[in-house]
Amino acid sequence: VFFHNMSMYRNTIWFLNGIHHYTRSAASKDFQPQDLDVSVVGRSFMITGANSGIGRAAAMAIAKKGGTVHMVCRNKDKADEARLDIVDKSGNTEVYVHIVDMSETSEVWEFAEAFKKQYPSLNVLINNAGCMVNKREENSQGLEKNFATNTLGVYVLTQTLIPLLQKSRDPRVITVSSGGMLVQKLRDDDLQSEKGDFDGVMVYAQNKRQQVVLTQQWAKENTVIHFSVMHPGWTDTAAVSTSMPQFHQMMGERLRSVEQGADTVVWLALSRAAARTRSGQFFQDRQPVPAHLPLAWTHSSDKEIQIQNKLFPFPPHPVSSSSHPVSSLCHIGIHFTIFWCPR
Ligand SMILES: NC(=O)c1ccc[n+]([C@@H]2O[C@H](COP(=O)([O-])OP(=O)(O)OC[C@H]3O[C@@H](n4cnc5c(N)ncnc54)[C@H](O)[C@@H]3O)[C@@H](O)[C@H]2O)c1
Repeated sequence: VFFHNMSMYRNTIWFLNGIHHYTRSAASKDFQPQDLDVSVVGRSFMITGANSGIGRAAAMAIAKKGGTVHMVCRNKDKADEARLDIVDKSGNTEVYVHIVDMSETSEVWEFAEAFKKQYPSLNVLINNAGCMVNKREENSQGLEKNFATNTLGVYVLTQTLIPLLQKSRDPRVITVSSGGMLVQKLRDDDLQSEKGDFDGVMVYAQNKRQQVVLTQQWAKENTVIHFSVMHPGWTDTAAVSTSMPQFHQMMGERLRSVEQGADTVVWLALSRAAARTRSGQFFQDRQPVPAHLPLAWTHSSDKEIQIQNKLFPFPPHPVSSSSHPVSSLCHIGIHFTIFWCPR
């Protein structure tokens, strides 16, 4: 009864909070316009899921400020179309497409390793690609799709690129999480969602909580890179209309535009003010905000976070580039071996 009531409490308070803070009318209130008055010519930005929604709006805004943009996308046609549009509207030709399926763990790792060899620096990584798959599906390595994309993909890409980011100037990592994570306490006992009924909304929210904890851990371990994680607000994108059609219809005009949704991503990526904030925080509308709802019992004890450390060891053991990627990945950690190796 306690857990049922707590879940109702979390969901209700979260929705009321959302109506107040996550809608179109709540966006862009007291921003300092000069914060984005910067030129980032010569700085490079990698954005996953950059061909649509929030990622595309962020890529456009960054290209307009002169940055080199690496779009990491799954679908070549959609990526090429978005690239042409960005080049056309920004007048910036330093926009590159990389085709990667972020749900395929070994593909992500291979891409990141190759990128590291090809490019001398990367200033900002924006982990934006995400999904809410409502039926349980697995990637080719037998890993649940939401977890593989939202948590493991983000983990593997970031962790592999950390050495490159570290040697670049003013390096930053921004992860697009979701306010939906506020209803979830970190869990690590069922990362593959094999127990009980499968609820895509809750699995997604759990993955988004995992991103917040990962960011906090990264910030503790690495003081050279500035890490942040954020909520874009409720934004009118393909992800929302396909994965949450009823919510999309109910919210209608109250949903934010993609530019509003991308605003905090762009601010975190470009502004000097963002770099001055403490690393590891959760942002909403250019402000660090609590990563927990009041009285919602979603805090984890240090002991529980240590369990997370075992799942995501920092830093990972060195991997040999000569061996097969999947078996190399298996060396990364004890628990990873269980979840990661093909079954
Ligand atoms: N729209 C909202 O209200 C909202 C709210 C909270 C969080 N978010 C988060 O914002 C991020 C962007 O989503 P959006 O709302 O712009 O939706 P979107 O559907 O427009 O964009 C999602 C992007 O991620 C890409 N992507 C998904 N799975 C991928 C994979 N396996 N490999 C490569 N790319 C993949 C998609 O192709 C797409 O480009 C997501 O992480 C989402 O969870 C959105």
